[in-house]
Amino acid sequence: MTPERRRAIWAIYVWCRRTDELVDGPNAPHITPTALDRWEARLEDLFNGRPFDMLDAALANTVNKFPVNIQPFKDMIEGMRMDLRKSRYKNFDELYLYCYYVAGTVGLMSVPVMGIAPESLASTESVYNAALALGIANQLTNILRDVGEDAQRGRIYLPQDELAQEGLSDEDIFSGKVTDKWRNFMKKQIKRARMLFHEAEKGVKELNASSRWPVSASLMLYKQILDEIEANDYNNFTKRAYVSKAKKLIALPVAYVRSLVAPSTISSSHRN
Ligand SMILES: CC(C)=CCC/C(C)=C/CC/C(C)=C/CC/C(C)=C/COP(=O)(O)OP(=O)(O)O
Repeated sequence: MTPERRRAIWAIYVWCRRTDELVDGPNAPHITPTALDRWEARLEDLFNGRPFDMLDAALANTVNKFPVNIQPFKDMIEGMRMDLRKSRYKNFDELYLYCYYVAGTVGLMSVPVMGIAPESLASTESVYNAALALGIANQLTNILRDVGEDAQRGRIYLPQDELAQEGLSDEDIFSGKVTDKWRNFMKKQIKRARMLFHEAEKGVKELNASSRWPVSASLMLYKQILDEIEANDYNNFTKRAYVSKAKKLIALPVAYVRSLVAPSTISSSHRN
């Protein structure tokens, strides 16, 4: 990315990381809804040009330079509130909403910084939809990778109705045995995550040329975690699926070549 865009993405990353740390970090046991309200007031202040500290100032600078909207930031804080009060998700609709709050929002925050290619004919809405799909796909992958870890904290970020359809219960997750029922369940979850990655892929070529490589690379790397879960024979209870350094290195030039694909324009569609 251009240095200016890189710094802006960094500022967004830092704000998201700090938001996540409120509920996941060392101070998490002391975090109350009131603390999140204060964090939201700080967010509004920085959007109004009154940052509280240096890191807020970095984001204040970003929102001055790029047409970033405050809504996805507020929605991410809402996701943290949801995480405080909820540890089960009835169905995929409920899980989707959670994934939008904590990850889909990141896609929406990033598009105004990454930029849409001036020659792109895609609608703005379709590019935002692809960005949203990437955030959701990443979060679902993260959830599927961390089932065992989350269960240790008493949390199950999986659709309860889909677990029941496979004849699985919370107890099965806590006992952590890889059975055929579990493999079947996981296959369906992986398929859904892959569909969302596919949705996202369609949007990458519509981004500004300099933003395509990093997005394409991170998409490929995160998607490969799903392959690793399969390679672990769906044992995401005691094995952490990860992409090896060698595979990561191979993904970079592949993503680079993919990032050279230009958006479909009137002239290119006439070429055929
Ligand atoms: C595709 C188009 C058009 C644009 C790109 C839009 C972007 C950048 C989308 C990416 C969104 C993104 C990076 C979401 C974050 C999701 C996620 C799972 C973060 C991981 O959070 P943690 O749970 O803290 O992860 P670790 O546990 O690995 O630290």
